[in-house]
Amino acid sequence: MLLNISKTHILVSFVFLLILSGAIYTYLENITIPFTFCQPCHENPESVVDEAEKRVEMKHCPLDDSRRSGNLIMKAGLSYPQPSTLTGRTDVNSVTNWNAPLVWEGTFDPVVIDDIYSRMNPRVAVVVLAVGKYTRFLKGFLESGEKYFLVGLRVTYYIFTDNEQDVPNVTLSEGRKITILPVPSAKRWQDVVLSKMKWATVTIDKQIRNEADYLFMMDVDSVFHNRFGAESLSQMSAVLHRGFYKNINRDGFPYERRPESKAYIPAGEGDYYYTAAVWGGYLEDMYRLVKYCYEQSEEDAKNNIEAVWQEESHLNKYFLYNKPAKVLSPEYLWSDYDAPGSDIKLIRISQLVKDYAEVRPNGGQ
Ligand SMILES: CC(=O)N[C@H]1[C@@H](OP(=O)(O)OP(=O)(O)OC[C@H]2O[C@@H](n3ccc(=O)[nH]c3=O)[C@H](O)[C@@H]2O)O[C@H](CO)[C@H](O)[C@@H]1O
Ligand SMILES: [Mn+2]
Repeated sequence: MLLNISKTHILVSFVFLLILSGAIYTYLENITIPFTFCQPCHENPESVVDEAEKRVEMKHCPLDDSRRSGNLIMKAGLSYPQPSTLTGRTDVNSVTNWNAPLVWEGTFDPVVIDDIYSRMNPRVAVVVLAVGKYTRFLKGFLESGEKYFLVGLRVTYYIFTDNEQDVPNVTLSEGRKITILPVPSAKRWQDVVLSKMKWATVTIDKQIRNEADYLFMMDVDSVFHNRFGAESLSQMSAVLHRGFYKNINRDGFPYERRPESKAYIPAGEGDYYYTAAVWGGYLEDMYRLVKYCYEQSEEDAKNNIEAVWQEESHLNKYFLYNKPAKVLSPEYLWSDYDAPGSDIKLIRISQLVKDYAEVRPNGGQ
């Protein structure tokens, strides 16, 4: 009898434990780990340009679950207007021909976006250079960034400068910080813009990889004027250059047209012209891309050629054959030099008017 009771007990306990571990597993999978990023893939981080195929061969880390769209988890009971399948922006195109979102004001609901991304709680790195006289732009960039850039998320501004003394003391919100990294001064502005790719590559390897999930590259001569939120995040997000986003034939884009340069794009090819002043994505994807731009420009230098728009030319070649996952409208990088048309409902960042001859070490446009 005693033996029988014990056997029943053991059976009941076993079934109970089985159910309990199943429940814990489901709970952990759905609730506790909604978003973790793939760890750095050290096995084969090299990117190789396959000239015949015109694409960059990527040795990807296996995607983990967190990178799938199934992880766009929203809390129950959130209140927001019902989205329509029939109405939306009709004056602009909000999807590319490779089916990526093209983001404009009115194509997303910030309430939904913010709920999804605040629970992911990603760490975002911003790499910005302030070399020579460009430190003067830091105050406006950082202060306005604190008002509008990924508010509520964790952000670290990595400021590369040759003059640490001139980095202003700006009060940052909780979870946000500044890391200053010394770089040498330069004699040519072209060298500064190209060096962005080198410093970003080196510093991701040394430090940022352990500190961020996403990375943005940004120009410092910029001021945020409106929300630049989590709708901008994706595996790879590129911004349309304000000067070439409408009524321009692709052959009129300022791509590099000399076959001798690694950034060469032949006539008859091209989707859009993207700016190099704002772009971002998953840290490891950005790492491969900044490294690609760095290596391509080094190759060019060996062959005594510099791409017409430096890193922007290499970036445009890359994005032509390796399509970005999200394209951001010129709202995400406008310029005080230009008046926006009616399609630009708001400006999120604008580049400042500056006296090029005065601010750059070697003057000139
Ligand atoms: C809106 C746009 O498309 N901008 C591009 C255009 O920029 P811009 O004419 O706006 O170039 P820029 O003078 O702002 O230089 C780009 C960035 O490099 C840094 N910097 C530059 C010079 C210097 O002496 N010190 C310094 O710190 C700084 O972060 C600056 O914001 O052309 C550049 C060179 O090809 C880059 O492609 C820019 O991304
Ligand atoms: Mn600029």
